[in-house]
Amino acid sequence: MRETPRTLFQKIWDAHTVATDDDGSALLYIDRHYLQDGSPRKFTLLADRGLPVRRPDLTFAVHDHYAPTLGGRLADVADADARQLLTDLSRHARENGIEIFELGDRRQGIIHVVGPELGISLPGTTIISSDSHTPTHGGLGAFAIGAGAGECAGVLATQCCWVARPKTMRVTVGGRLPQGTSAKDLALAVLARIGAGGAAGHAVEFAGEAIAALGVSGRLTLCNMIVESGARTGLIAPDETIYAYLEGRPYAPAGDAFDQAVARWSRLPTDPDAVFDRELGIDAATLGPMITWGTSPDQVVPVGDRVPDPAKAAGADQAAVWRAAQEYMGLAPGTPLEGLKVDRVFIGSCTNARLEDLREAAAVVRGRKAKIRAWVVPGSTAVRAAAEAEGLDRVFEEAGFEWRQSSCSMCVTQNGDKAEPGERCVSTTNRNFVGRQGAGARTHLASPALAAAAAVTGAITDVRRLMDGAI
Ligand SMILES: CC(C)[C@H](C(=O)O)[C@@H](O)C(=O)O
Ligand code: SF4
Repeated sequence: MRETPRTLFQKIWDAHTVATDDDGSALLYIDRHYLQDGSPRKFTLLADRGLPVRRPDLTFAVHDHYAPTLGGRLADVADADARQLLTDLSRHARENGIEIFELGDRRQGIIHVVGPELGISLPGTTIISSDSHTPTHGGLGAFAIGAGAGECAGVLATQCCWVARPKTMRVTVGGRLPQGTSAKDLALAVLARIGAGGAAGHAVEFAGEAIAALGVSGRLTLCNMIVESGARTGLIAPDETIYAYLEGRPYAPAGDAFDQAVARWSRLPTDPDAVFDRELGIDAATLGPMITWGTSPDQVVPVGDRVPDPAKAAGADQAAVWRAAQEYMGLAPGTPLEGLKVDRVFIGSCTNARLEDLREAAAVVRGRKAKIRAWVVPGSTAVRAAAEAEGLDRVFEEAGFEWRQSSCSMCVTQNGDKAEPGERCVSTTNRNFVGRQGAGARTHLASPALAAAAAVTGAITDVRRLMDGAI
């Protein structure tokens, strides 16, 4: 009998199902559990019940949200509460035999950058963390989900988690991304298409020629941003690009075990006749650099467009949402985005602060000067070191950028890094919510190249003009 064709998601789901419920949810075995620095409650919940951590060897902790971008050591954390959170996480990790990548460790960084770069996140695995951007790791072909602190406490105790079965959606991206257009622009274009709640409850697989052509970094960016559509997760079938990336990484299987893993991983891609609940097609060749104008990541347009008119919104509710967003952003309908003056630029976060992102930005910055305050915050200490090894720090610093230590930093401001009220910031992060980068701060999400273009021109600029020498 021929087996029923299955999607990548379904194969991982089936292989990890310990028990099922009538509503289709499953108790999944969890292969990797990541602990970020913001929720010590999990350990309290465990201690209250007198339970040990079941698989400390599958659990990894980091200092990321509260990491300082100057100095980069625990002693450099100015806020006493933040210092306490970091200290507590390190203590809990040590007491429970969990590996921690803490401040001062060369493996420290944002967990969604560190997991892939150390080869801890692997194709075909289930990954959980109490952080909403955990789906990032799906770029390697994992089923990676964010969960609540309570659920994660359960994972600490049992290494399993009940998960409601997501619906499936495939986004097939044909063609090639044009010059000056990156995975971030594609992600924003997908959000423009499906909307902020548009993929709620779905496991979204990206497929097609443009996806196969993406490097690992771009795939992680895409799966990171799909969270903003409400998706349960994003994932991309592993291929030679992923195998080559993982080979030799510290925690990846080595030698024969690596070859055996590749043999297993190569059976993961979605079968040709597998059926998805929803399908969306996009032609990459029609895309260009994108920029958000509002306070939700799906309020986004091509950089050459104007702030939309609420009179043209789809109904009164959307019009009201647009008006509120435009008021917060200090933008009138019809204003061209290009040319809009910007106060600062932030290049960082688990969306866009890997080495490839910094290279993309540096290529635009090289030989130019920043006209406004601009920061580069590498996604991990290892990314920072690799960038320095190829001289990117000098490119940025000679242009007047601040070259800082790895942290979530101004993506969420939990470490105190923030923009001032009213400041307009072009940012390579994933959320432009009201107050996300500081009370009253106005965030425009964009690619690293476009953020770099904004820094050297002081305004929102179509980066392609800098690339073809028009500016
Ligand atoms: C602080 C943390 C829990 C939060 C998340 O869940 O994603 C943060 O990482 C974010 O990006 O908003
Ligand atoms: S960089 Fe931003 S999005 Fe990523 S984990 Fe940190 S706060 Fe969340």
